[in-house]
Amino acid sequence: MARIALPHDARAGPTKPEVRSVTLGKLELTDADHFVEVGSCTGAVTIEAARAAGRVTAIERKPERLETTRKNLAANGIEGVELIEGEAPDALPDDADALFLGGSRNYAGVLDHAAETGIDRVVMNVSRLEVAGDAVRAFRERELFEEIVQMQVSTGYELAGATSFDSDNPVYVISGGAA
Ligand SMILES: C[S@@+](CC[C@H](N)C(=O)[O-])C[C@H]1O[C@@H](n2cnc3c(N)ncnc32)[C@H](O)[C@@H]1O
Repeated sequence: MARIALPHDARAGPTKPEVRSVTLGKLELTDADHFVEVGSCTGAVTIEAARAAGRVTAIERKPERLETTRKNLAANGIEGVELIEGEAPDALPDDADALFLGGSRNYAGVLDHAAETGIDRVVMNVSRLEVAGDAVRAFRERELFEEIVQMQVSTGYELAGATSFDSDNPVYVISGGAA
């Protein structure tokens, strides 16, 4: 997947490139899909998803972060993404094929909506251990659970003529669907 530019920053995100790769892999987007992201923030996931999905909706509760999504989409030459300033589950469309929860606020209500609308694929990224456990339970209770992957990414850097590593915090990628 081609690299993306994120010239505009936000106080949260971006989802790291390696985590985006796994997340997008689990979402299996095609041009027949309507993809919805909850918590688009920098737009990093939205931008990559928009290269694969036929239709994309990005929801962000913080107006300044939605503006960052908009600017970063423009910086990557991406048009046609529907941007919604609002808080899921209230702002969620009913016709999504694939849903990504980058933000965990109200996630139980978001998963209720996903189950009620028969979502085909749903992925949620979580960094906090306790939230990950609760989220897996919430996926299972709604018969949405398929798997959880824990990712620990370390990136090499040059140190005294050799290679050492900087480690990111672990991320839990929970995925499944109503099908
Ligand atoms: C960790 S950031 C997401 C990072 C994003 N995927 C990226 O790559 O930049 C979480 C974002 O989700 C938003 N958020 C959390 N819960 C939300 C909800 N229920 N509805 C809309 N936005 C939400 C937060 O405001 C925040 O900007």
